[in-house]
Amino acid sequence: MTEQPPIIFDGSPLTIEPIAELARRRRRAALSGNPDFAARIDRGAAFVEQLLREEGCVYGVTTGYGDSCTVAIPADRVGQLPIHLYTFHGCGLGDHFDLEQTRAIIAARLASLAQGYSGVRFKLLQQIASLLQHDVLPLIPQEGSVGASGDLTPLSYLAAVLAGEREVWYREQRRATAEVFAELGIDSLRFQPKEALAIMNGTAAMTGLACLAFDRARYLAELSTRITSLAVVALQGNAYHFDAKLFSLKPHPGQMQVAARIRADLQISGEAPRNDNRLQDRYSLRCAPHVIGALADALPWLRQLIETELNSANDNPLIDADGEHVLHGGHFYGGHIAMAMDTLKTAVANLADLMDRQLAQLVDPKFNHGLPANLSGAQGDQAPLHHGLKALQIGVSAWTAEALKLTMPASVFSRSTECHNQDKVSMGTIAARDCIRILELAEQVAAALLIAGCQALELRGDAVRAGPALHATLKQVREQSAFLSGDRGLEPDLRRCLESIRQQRWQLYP
Ligand SMILES: N[C@@H](Cc1ccc(O)cc1)C(=O)O
Repeated sequence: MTEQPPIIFDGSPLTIEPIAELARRRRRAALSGNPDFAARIDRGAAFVEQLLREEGCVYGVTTGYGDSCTVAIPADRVGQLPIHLYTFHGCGLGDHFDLEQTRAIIAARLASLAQGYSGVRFKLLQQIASLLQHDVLPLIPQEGSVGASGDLTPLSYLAAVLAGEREVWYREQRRATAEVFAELGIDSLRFQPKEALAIMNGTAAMTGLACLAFDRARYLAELSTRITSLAVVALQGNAYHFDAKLFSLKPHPGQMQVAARIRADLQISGEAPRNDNRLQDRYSLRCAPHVIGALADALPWLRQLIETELNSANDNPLIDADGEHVLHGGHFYGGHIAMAMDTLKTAVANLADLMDRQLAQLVDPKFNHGLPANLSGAQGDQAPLHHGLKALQIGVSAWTAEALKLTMPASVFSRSTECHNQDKVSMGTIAARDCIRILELAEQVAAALLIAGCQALELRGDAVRAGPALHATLKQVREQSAFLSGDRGLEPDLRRCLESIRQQRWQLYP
């Protein structure tokens, strides 16, 4: 881990990037030690206690949950209620969130509780922070949240682990939480009445995923811009499709930025010719700034949705200790994240489709302006045996189709559940999971296009004239994947490129 300052959780606004850095273990998490902050958090828990003493009845503390809120819990059993909450929600299924995703989810919950409106003790925040600090990560099954009563079931796994139960990943091993806590000298928490609900009744699973998805999509937009530049050179495309004046006449800022980046890659600085006699290229080249730009222009809006959610008290009921109010509402509803993820996944799938069309031009001698079929680099009398990138294109077609298929909006599949208490739900967690999957597939497509684009550039013999940016990309790809002079299985090359993409190893644009 590099020594950057830790990310401080103190209730002040966090942005997406630190959450992504924390998830990748590039930065550490630290809970503010400021006594005023700790006192402010503790006041919430104290107010819940006071209410219990003075009024005897608080929703979710002395009552059943959700539709069961009319069931009163006898005073001597109130202490057991939080244990029941995470226990009966222990019914998640599917694959577990990966380590990166789990860190982002925990960080998102900590950010929300640090707002100070959840009626929990500072001690609870310390316990969550210590999971991040020791990298003790709950095994959280991905399926079972409708994303509106909060991510109740996924977050029950966080609650259970804080209480010393269920299982964690620790140092790449799956182990019983109690055993790892004993080894690290961490005491299991005994929850106070509102605490399990406060951990579970929010949008942290989808919000953590949304932070990661945003970060990956932003990088993919840059990568597909660079790939477009490679394709333009390799296909001898018309560089003036990206002319500055042209783009000033339809001035979507993100789209203009994509065109400017392609111009810089292609080293186009002069004016367009008076009346270009070049043909107009197919749309997957000519309209690339319009496709990538639609995503780029959505990013500021998506950022606002995700960061507002991240820095919010997404819980219920909210405990306003200073104003002495218990505020009942529906802030566990992940409608904004659902909208953001349903939107982002469509934009990302469009990038996959764009790159798939660019590849279709590159490999096909009918369109590729004289390059060999399937970009085969084989020469001599063995050449007829070699099939170049034929299977890679088939793979890209499959990955793209799968990405496009997943773009069906999740939020419109709202359905009434929990005895009709939750009769409208966000499905934001499903949207976020689909978005992550679409990103995985689109990154695979991008890895293939990097290999194909570099192959085409070298076959064209233009590698040296390609300009410094494209040359740098060529060099970086060549560290992962050598020129294909004869058939070989490209899986290892693809996996290496993918890893570089996932790690955002290449700095693409200033
Ligand atoms: N999200 C519900 C609480 C709830 C908790 C657990 C459940 O199983 C159901 C509902 C609310 O705050 O109103």
